[in-house]
Amino acid sequence: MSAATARRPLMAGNWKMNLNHLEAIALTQKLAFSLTEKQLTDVEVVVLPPFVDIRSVQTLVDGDKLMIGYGAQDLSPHVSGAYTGDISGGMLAKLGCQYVVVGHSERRQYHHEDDALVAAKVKAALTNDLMPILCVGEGLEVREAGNHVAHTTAQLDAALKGLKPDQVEKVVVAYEPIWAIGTGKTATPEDAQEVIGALRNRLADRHGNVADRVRILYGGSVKANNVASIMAQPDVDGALVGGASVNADEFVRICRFKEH
Ligand SMILES: O=C[C@H](O)COP(=O)(O)O
Repeated sequence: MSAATARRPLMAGNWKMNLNHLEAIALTQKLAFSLTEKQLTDVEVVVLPPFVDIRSVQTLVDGDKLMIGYGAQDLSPHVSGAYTGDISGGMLAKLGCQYVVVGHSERRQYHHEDDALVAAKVKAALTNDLMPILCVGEGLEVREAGNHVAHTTAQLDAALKGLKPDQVEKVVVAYEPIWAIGTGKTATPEDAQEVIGALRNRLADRHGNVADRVRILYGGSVKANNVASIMAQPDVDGALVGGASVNADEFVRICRFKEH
């Protein structure tokens, strides 16, 4: 199932723990300078800097009316209080963030985030009018056992449990096979389509027609030289890009995938 033409492609750059606020300004300026108004209309381009860079990116985007969106890499499930080191959805919304990554495999692995916490973070994002970029994906063992579709659809179900269709519509799903993240091993376009198609079918089963409007991204070693074949798949609506997103020239080429 697919109605890809109705879904605006989204290229989101997850900078992870890279670039200070001065480097963030330089990269954002270069993206805005290199991409034309038409390119930024055809494809939504979003940067996801570390928390400490967001104010600088906001100032630049607002001041120069840049057509680049931005968001954060994580949020607290709580509203406020004694949670040292955490950042709330309300704080991110106040900084003009539109998006927030939730459930990235690096958070699940290094910070032991489980499905219940990921679901709470999805709700916290939606409560604050932030669009969650919900990450799901299997490790190598799960893939080799042939359980990748069951694993990722279960993660999807857990994260979206209890949401109404109008809330599900605001969620962006990112399928990121863990074995392809930062490894240079990319899933084949067919691998990506298999899982992303299954995720869309699951959305349809559980949440109805909204499934055709939810954007589902692929992430994992996306580069300028492989993005076009991944984007050619009917259910793939964009990419969540890590390493290649902190290189302005490379990310610009990724955003121009239609011209490849
Ligand atoms: O969030 C992005 C993903 O983890 C992909 O990272 P990568 O492009 O460096 O493989």
